[in-house]
This record gives sequence, C-alpha cells and structure tokens, in this order.
Amino acid sequence: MVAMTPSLLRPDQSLRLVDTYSPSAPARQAIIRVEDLSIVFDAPSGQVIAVDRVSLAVAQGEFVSIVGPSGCGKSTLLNAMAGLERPFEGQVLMAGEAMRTPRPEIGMVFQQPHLFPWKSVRRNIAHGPRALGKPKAEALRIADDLIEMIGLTKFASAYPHTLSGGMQQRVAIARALANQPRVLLMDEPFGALDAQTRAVMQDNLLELRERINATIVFVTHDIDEAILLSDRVLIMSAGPGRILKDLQVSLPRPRSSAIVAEAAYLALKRDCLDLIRSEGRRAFEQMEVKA
Ligand SMILES: Nc1ncnc2c1ncn2[C@@H]1O[C@H](COP(=O)(O)OP(=O)(O)OP(=O)(O)O)[C@@H](O)[C@H]1O
Repeated sequence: MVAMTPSLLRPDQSLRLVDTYSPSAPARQAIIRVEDLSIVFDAPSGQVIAVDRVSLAVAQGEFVSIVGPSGCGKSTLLNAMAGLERPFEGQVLMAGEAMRTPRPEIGMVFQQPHLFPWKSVRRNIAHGPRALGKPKAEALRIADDLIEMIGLTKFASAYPHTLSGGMQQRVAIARALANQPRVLLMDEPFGALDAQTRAVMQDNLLELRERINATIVFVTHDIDEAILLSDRVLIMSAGPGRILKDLQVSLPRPRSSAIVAEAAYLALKRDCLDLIRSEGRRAFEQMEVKA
C-alpha cells in the first residue's frame, strides 16, 4: 500500500473509516457487540454447535484477531458479525442495532479476492459505490483515491487475471473500503499468499491501519500475524467454539515485523502457542473419538 494519497485525508473525502479513533482514548465505544451468541448448523450427522454462547466487544478503531484450531467456528463467528449467519441464540449489535442482514457499513475480505474478472481494477472498486447509487463520477473518484492508496495506480485499467495474488488481494481490500465501511471483517485474507507476499501484505495493512484508523476483525491461523497486527487476540477453543482467552497486545505502534525479536512479543507468543497447542490436541482427540 506504499504511499497514501493525501487526498484520502481531505475533509471532503468521506471515507468513514477516517473518523474519531484515538488510540489513547481511555474508554472507546464498542462498535460491535456480540452477546451470548450461539450458531447451530443442521448437518447430516446431527446438529453442529459452531459458536457456543460467545460474547465480545470490539471498540471503535480496534484491531482484533481471532485465532483457534481448524473448525472451531472462527469464520462462522465472523460471518455472524457480517449478518451472514442467523443467530440460534443471542445477537450481534452493530453500533447498538441488531445485525440481521449484511449492511454496507460492514466490509468483508475473504481468503480469495473474488474480483469480477470482466471488470478493470478501477471498475471493480467502483462497483460497490455504484451499487449503492453513487453517481459514476463520484464512484470513480473513490476508486481512484483507493487505487492510489494501495499503490496500484499503474494498474487501474488492468484486469484481475493480469495481477499477482497479492495485488488482487489489495484490490479486494480497496473494494471493501470503497463502501466506506465502519468495520472491516477479514477472513484469512493472506492465507492463500506465499510467505514473502504475505509479509509485505502484513506491512501494508499495518500502514493502512495507521493512516485510516480502521476498526478491523481479522481471522487467521497465523499467531505471528495476529500478534503483529492486533490490539487484542481472541483465542477460541476447539469446537464448540468459545472464546478461551482475550489477550491484550500492548506492544507499541507503529509496528513492523522487527518486533518478533522483542522479549514482550516472544512472551505473548509463548502464551498463545501454549493455549493453541493444548486446544489443537483437544480438537484432534475429539475428532478421533468421533471417528
Ligand atoms: N453451513 C454449514 N453447515 C454445517 N456445518 C457447518 C457449516 N458451516 C460450518 N459448519 C461447521 O461448523 C464448525 C465451524 O466451522 P468454521 O468454518 O466456522 O470453522 P473455522 O474455525 O473457521 O475453520 P477453519 O479454520 O478450518 O477455516 C465446523 O465444525 C464446520 O464443519
């Protein structure tokens, strides 16, 4: 995401992610509240409790990661925050209102970029604002600002198949930002990228987040990624999914990948790994018992 265009920070530029967040604010208001949420699926083998009475709050401007063993309900929880899963019990509140259906205030980025292959980078990003009824010129202006922000100005007219995986994912992030979301939900957005591209994307996201003060909820399997990026790491238990631990990451910002050598970072990582390992073992044993 290289250079951020100054125009993104113009007062007349209405990206709502550029708003009131102050990292030092003592008590920041929760933008998302999950209250006693359970999600149950009907499967051929019977009912599956994917999320089990989870409660959490994400403050305006916070970066919260969710980690946990495979199948513990991370994506289901994130989808519920997006209004894509219906609660069996409990509720998700977005700025105090119950989330029942997807809304433009929530932007989503998935592991695969899911770009429209027949649209250029510029038109992919302008698609959301156009669908929300913005005039074409305004939608294209929003797209151009975001393209500059993600460092792809030279590729504005390119089609997705001509871009690398990392570039496509940057376009997917810009597309999610184009609707001026209050919250960005990211489900393993760098999971399909090679290690080098992933590291660059992590740095890009850190930089982006410093500049636009986004509220982000981020699902990942990668504990280094979670600690590097987050203010808090929520560790989920093996299914049925509950929050086992809510770890505060009080490492100073701005951060870079150099923090991985610091003692405070290593201590946090050890705590996370111990929990994740024991939960991973429990999940594996549960699978063996079921088999
Ligand atoms: N549509 C569905 N129908 C039935 N069961 C489902 C459905 N979606 C998810 N599940 C089950 O719910 C549980 C949680 O799934 P989920 O995808 O949320 O886990 P996850 O932690 O995101 O997994 P991973 O890390 O492997 O992506 C799993 O047991 C999964 O099989």
